[in-house]
Amino acid sequence: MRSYRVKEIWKTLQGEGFFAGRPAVFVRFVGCNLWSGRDEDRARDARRTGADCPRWCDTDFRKEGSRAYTADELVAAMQEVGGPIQFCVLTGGEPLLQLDAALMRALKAAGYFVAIETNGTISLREACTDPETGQVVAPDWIVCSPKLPEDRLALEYFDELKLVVPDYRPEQYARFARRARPHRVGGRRIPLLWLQPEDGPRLAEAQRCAVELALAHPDWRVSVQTHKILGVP
Ligand SMILES: C[S@@+](CC[C@H](N)C(=O)[O-])C[C@H]1O[C@@H](n2cnc3c(N)ncnc32)[C@H](O)[C@@H]1O
Ligand SMILES: Nc1nc2[nH]cc(C(=O)O)c2c(=O)[nH]1
Ligand code: SF4
Ligand SMILES: [Mg+2]
Repeated sequence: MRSYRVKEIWKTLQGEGFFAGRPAVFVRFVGCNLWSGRDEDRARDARRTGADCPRWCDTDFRKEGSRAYTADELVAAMQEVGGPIQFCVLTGGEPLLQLDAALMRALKAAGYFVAIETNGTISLREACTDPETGQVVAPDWIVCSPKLPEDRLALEYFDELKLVVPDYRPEQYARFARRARPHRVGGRRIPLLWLQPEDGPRLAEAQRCAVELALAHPDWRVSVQTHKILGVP
């Protein structure tokens, strides 16, 4: 039976974007297609892949300390950790390297609203098509934080677009941004486009950049990593 390699399952608040502040069960999948996860490979993998994020990625998604779960075991572990919370966020690493229709079905059967954080390099249709029925069993909510130029992205659509500044900028993703699913408030379409300051030694500069860019591109908003302010994981 297929298993999924998971670094961590934890209960916290979604820290970023539209659902910031909402209690969630997070699942961090092992592995990423843009960085090995080792500090000594950061510069090499940035050159190799053409992505900037290996230089500043804030996450440990390496195999060490991880566990393999079947779909049913993973759902059971999430229920144990999250109790009544029915909002889950699948992240990584790059979760679309592992997510498939079988796991999506198990999560939906357990009643979860499934959100995913992805770098946009992998096709959702390819990852989540059920080989038996041909049906795509997709997450409910897709947050894309692209790390490669838009002509190298395979993600068919998303709900939120989150650019980490200063390396990634609205001008670079003007065409890709049209893949956003429409969301309306008070009858008006609200773009869910975010500028998230790069955490690390350049944070103050990145914050100034995010504010400046938002003021110059009023469809874009600033996403603060609120979990880091609140001191939750
Ligand atoms: C660790 S990534 C995992 C999901 C997926 N690989 C991706 O890049 O979207 C989760 C989120 O953290 C953001 N992120 C990673 N390192 C960051 C940093 N140093 N400062 C701000 N955001 C960061 C990513 O852009 C992404 O939105
Ligand atoms: N609280 C909290 N919210 C988050 N939103 C996206 C995260 C991620 O690493 O994907 C994240 C995270 O690591 N923690
Ligand atoms: S930000 Fe996402 S894509 Fe980039 S190295 Fe980290 S996990 Fe991988
Ligand atoms: Mg994080």
